[in-house]
Amino acid sequence: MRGVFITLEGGDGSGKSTQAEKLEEWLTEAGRTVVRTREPGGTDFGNEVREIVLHSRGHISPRAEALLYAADRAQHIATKVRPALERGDVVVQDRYLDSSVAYQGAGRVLDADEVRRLSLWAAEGLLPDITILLDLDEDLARARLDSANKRFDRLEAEKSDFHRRVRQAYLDLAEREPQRFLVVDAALPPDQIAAIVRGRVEAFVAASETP
Ligand SMILES: Nc1ncnc2c1ncn2[C@@H]1O[C@H](COP(=O)(O)OP(=O)(O)O)[C@@H](O)[C@H]1O
Ligand SMILES: Cc1cn([C@H]2C[C@H](O)[C@@H](COP(=O)(O)OP(=O)(O)O)O2)c(=O)[nH]c1=O
Repeated sequence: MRGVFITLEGGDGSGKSTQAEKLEEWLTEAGRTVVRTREPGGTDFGNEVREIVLHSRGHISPRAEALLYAADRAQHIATKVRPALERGDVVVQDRYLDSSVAYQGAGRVLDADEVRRLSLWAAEGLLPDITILLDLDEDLARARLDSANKRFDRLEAEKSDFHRRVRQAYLDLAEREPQRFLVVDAALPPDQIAAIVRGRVEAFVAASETP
């Protein structure tokens, strides 16, 4: 049996962690084995890369940044995600290759197709079954991050123009792959979003069980 690979995407503060937690809880209650994980991070090596890419004091060039995320991804997919899917688990993952296309492609203005190819190479071509895009107006996202009161990382500290490009890139990706993406209005209350996400996951599982 092959598992199910679900990724959550969206801007910083759009509610990905909140929804990943709810989804894990619901799937576990439904009897599935869930591996909840994230990028960057998710492995010991990945957490070391995370520290550099999010908190390094010096300048990191856009291509170096893209390669750091790709290195984290390669290790994560090879050692954690692929084995989990081969066991038949459900992987619920906070961010994946669409983050690189949106942040390094549109945000840092690298060639989006090249960034996607780099990510796919790193991940040996693995694409998610379902990608939930939590779409949120930038001012609302900023207000949430401000009220959470934590220190901004290198990407969060970018100007609003950067975050506007990231948001638009995500919406473009979703339009290009409507089968894989579900776009949800992230301004809705958390439980309402969770119900919409569950509906999509249930439909996928039902369809994949049909002989
Ligand atoms: N649907 C929602 N409506 C209002 N606030 C939310 C919602 N989802 C999450 N939050 C709050 O917004 C902040 C960021 O949420 P989080 O899940 O950490 O987002 P992300 O993982 O995308 O950065 C947290 O303080 C969280 O409690
Ligand atoms: C996975 C990934 C993340 N990122 C960025 C987006 C986030 O600002 C940052 C850290 O992600 P994350 O820990 O998910 O931050 P948040 O919970 O605030 O959304 O890394 C990229 O730029 N490219 C990538 O490929």
